[in-house]
Amino acid sequence: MPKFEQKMCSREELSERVKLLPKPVVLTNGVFDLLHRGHVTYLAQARELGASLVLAVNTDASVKRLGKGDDRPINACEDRMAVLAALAAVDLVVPFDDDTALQTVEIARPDIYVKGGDYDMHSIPEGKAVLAYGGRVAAIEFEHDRSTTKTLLKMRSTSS
Ligand SMILES: Nc1ncnc2c1ncn2[C@@H]1O[C@H](COP(=O)(O)OP(=O)(O)OP(=O)(O)O)[C@@H](O)[C@H]1O
Ligand SMILES: O=P(O)(O)O[C@@H]1O[C@H]([C@H](O)CO)[C@@H](O)[C@H](O)[C@@H]1O
Repeated sequence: MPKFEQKMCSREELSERVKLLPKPVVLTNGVFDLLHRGHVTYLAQARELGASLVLAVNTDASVKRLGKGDDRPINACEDRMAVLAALAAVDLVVPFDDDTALQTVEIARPDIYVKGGDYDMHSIPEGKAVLAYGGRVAAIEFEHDRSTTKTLLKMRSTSS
């Protein structure tokens, strides 16, 4: 097993694994289906807000419920997690099967909770929970106009 795969953990291991990370711990979550420059810039910036970065990744079933499309995710959860674990910015990757990352946040209790600038940190459940226990939230502005959906549209228009 390559060393980076040691950064992948189960939900059951999460609380103990987070305790081993340098603080302040930053946590973010998402689908990260076809990894692009926007994602990696965002993850590097999230990591710089603290001393370690935990990444919670939607399971395939929870991606289906988000309604991104019948064929999504393109990449299975284990594969998305492994690609993300290989990034230097990422310290720990955990899957979550819920509609939001609220329960994951409650288990990990990060010092800082981060999402992209497309979210209102004060209205999403994860943001509200972290603020309620005295943690911090941050939204990172998009630096590159990229998305998995746009990449798929481009691939489909060139193949038809
Ligand atoms: N271009 C970008 N710049 C900065 N952050 C981004 C960018 N795209 C996505 N993010 C952030 O990365 C996280 C994961 O995003 P997600 O996987 O939904 O990206 P996406 O490529 O826009 O996906 P999709 O097109 O499937 O909706 C989210 O927190 C989101 O805010
Ligand atoms: O990759 P996405 O679509 O940005 O990730 C979603 O983020 C949602 C957000 O945290 C608001 O609750 C979350 O609920 C959803 O499960 C995806 O992780």
